[in-house]
Amino acid sequence: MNADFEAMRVSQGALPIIDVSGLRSPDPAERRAVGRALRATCADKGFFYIRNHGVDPALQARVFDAARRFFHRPLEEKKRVEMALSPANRGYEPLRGQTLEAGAPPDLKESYYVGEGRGADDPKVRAGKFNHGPNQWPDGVDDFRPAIEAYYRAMSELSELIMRGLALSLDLDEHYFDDFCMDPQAIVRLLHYPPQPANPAPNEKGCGAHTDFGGITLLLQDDNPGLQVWNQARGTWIHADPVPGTYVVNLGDMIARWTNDRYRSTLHRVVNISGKERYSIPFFYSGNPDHQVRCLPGCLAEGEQPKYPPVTVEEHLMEMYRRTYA
Ligand SMILES: O=C(O)CCC(=O)C(=O)O
Ligand SMILES: [Fe+2]
Repeated sequence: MNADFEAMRVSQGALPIIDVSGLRSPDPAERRAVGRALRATCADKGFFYIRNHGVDPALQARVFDAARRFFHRPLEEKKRVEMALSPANRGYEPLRGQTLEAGAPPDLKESYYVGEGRGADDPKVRAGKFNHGPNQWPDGVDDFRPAIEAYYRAMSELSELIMRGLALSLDLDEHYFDDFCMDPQAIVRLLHYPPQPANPAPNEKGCGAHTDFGGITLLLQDDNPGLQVWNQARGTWIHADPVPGTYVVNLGDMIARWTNDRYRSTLHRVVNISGKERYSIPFFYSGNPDHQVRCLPGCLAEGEQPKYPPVTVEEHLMEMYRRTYA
């Protein structure tokens, strides 16, 4: 099985690396230039690397370090903060806790979910909003909470920047998505993949093939390869191997919906054939739960109909969780 996965290897060069520093420029022409670069890649696979993103490498290292120390703890301890105990789906998800690819065996990964922490008196928690509530924090894992909270803030800021770039890429006002970005739902997810076993069950993988549910995903990888992105045109998997100093960014299903599929939410999976423990940290930016996702201006040709009915972010996310958590 592992040999098959390896045989499908094609070069990682198929995914572009975009320098996003221009989005912070005071010069509108520089910001628009990044928008143009984004447009091409979003309409192709919706999967690309970004560099000069501005997130402090020391902060990234702190989060990886905290993740490693947490996942190394005994299972009984990790289970004290199990996601099953959280009405907001926060905390620890054991190995094989999710099946991202329908029909495949459960995923060979364990994970930890952190979002915006909200107390019982928060109006959105009182209103019963999906996935709103407090985080869970493990005892005795040094720097776990401070590192992840600081990272959450940095990634929220970067996500807002990328959303402004996406607005420009669609010839919309740079602030078109500001309402979507107000009081947003987002998740820092720590992931740990053990090495792919020598004799895996048929089709067993770190992450089954899936598209991401939400708006945008910004993925931080350690040094170990494993992420593969479907190349529809060739019928092969592109290996999105780690590139130092970058994030892999991919567009989720909501952006495909918004753009009537002009922008792509592409199938991807993880097969950890590195032989080592692999850690990764996706940041899922889903936006304001009450925001209506409907076909954007400029994404319909004359006579073309929207393929998807309008849906709120919250409705969309609920449906996607339902599909992957039995
Ligand atoms: O770990 C990775 O490289 C990708 C993870 C992923 O696709 C996901 O969590 O949605
Ligand atoms: Fe994903």
